[in-house]
Amino acid sequence: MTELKKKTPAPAAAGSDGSGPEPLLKVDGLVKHFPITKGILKRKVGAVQAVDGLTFDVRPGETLGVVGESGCGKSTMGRLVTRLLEPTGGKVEFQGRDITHMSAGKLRPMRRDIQMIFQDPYGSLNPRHTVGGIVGTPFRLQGVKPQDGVKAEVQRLLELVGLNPEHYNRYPHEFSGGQRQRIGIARALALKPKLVVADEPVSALDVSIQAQVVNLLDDLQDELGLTYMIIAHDLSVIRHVSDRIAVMYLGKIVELADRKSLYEAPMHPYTKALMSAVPVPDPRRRGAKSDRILLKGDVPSPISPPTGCRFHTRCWKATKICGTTEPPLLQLKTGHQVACHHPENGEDLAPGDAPLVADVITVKSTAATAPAAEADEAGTVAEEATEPEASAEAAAPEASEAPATPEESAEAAPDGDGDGESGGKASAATPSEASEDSPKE
Ligand SMILES: Nc1ncnc2c1ncn2[C@@H]1O[C@H](COP(=O)(O)OP(=O)(O)OP(=O)(O)O)[C@@H](O)[C@H]1O
Repeated sequence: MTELKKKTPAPAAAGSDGSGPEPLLKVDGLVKHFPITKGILKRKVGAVQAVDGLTFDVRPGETLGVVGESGCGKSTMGRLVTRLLEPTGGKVEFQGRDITHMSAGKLRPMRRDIQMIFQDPYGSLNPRHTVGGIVGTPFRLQGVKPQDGVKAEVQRLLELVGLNPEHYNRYPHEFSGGQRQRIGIARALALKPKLVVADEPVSALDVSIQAQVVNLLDDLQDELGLTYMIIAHDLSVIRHVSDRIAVMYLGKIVELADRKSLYEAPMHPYTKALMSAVPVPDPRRRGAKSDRILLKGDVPSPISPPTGCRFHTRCWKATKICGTTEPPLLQLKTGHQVACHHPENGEDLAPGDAPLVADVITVKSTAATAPAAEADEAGTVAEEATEPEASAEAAAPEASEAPATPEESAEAAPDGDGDGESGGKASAATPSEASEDSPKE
């Protein structure tokens, strides 16, 4: 199996206290509510609060990882910042320009600079187009004429992502999943974008191929000076690729910190619970006791999220204030923001408050002897969190803004390449042990 290489820290990310260079992307109070309608008059009866007030920025050259359970709004956030979706509220600025409600016409030239890589390497490539046609489409759509012609440039791109340039005339079905993802990456890089948003770029791939694609993304970042926003539910992938990490829960960022600080001393109880479920296949730690936090119950529905802190219904530290007052995302340490009244590894912000009866969690001390079994348990925790999608579907939310078919999504795709990016979901991959073997420091 290919090993993950060590990531070189992004120079821009060094000043994670906010003192770094001007952000490439600035997001302020971003909101996306999908309306739920009823009857032929499409009367609005509620809303899926998929993303609810996100504030963060992405600095040039860095990788911001976004992690959270299924249904917490990661993909919606990715589609909002690439303007595949129109925000309900808040502001998105790219290179200092407000693109929040920019028209399709005005967005067109900016599409070159912001590209998206989708999760599903099968559904995101049009099976009727050759690889040359797929990777070359952005040039045609944007009217860009490379110096040596489109074909030579496409072949250069194929080589750049580790594919044989002679396979220019082949069709997607003639490639493996990993190779197709490389085709998607080549297409995203065709116009030399500044920001690449990758939504679960490796989770549909075999574990043995994941490391190759992650390494490729790393190499391309170094070579081309790319800025990444990488969305994943797999903490070990996120740990490997990210300079800073945003942890999401039910449409909110609950913690935002640089990688080292987040992994060494997570401050939000939810982050701690997520991390405790990641297997650590380190023989030296066999037999050592580790606290396994098993979150019980489901993630509440984003249609009617809990009041106060959205995590309080599953939090073992919850007190009265957590049920009534939403904790703001505050910088409690240098470069480390957290939204919690009772943070871990930090000073309690509401000491002495009466505890809520939280019969929702077990904190078990377990001997870390069987990494494989641990991986299973980690999977259980993740599975428990798949409900909000189900409940949202049951309520028949209006999905009018989301691309429903590959063709529609191609229309809306930031690269506008007409290849039918569906952004389809594949089943969740288990945490990759490969990534844990050599976490990047
Ligand atoms: N077009 C849509 N219409 C209505 N609800 C939607 C739409 N897209 C997403 N949602 C809902 O918004 C919530 C967030 O979904 P989103 O796909 O952003 O989550 P996610 O964290 O990316 O999940 P996953 O990891 O499973 O992809 C979910 O409850 C989902 O059902």
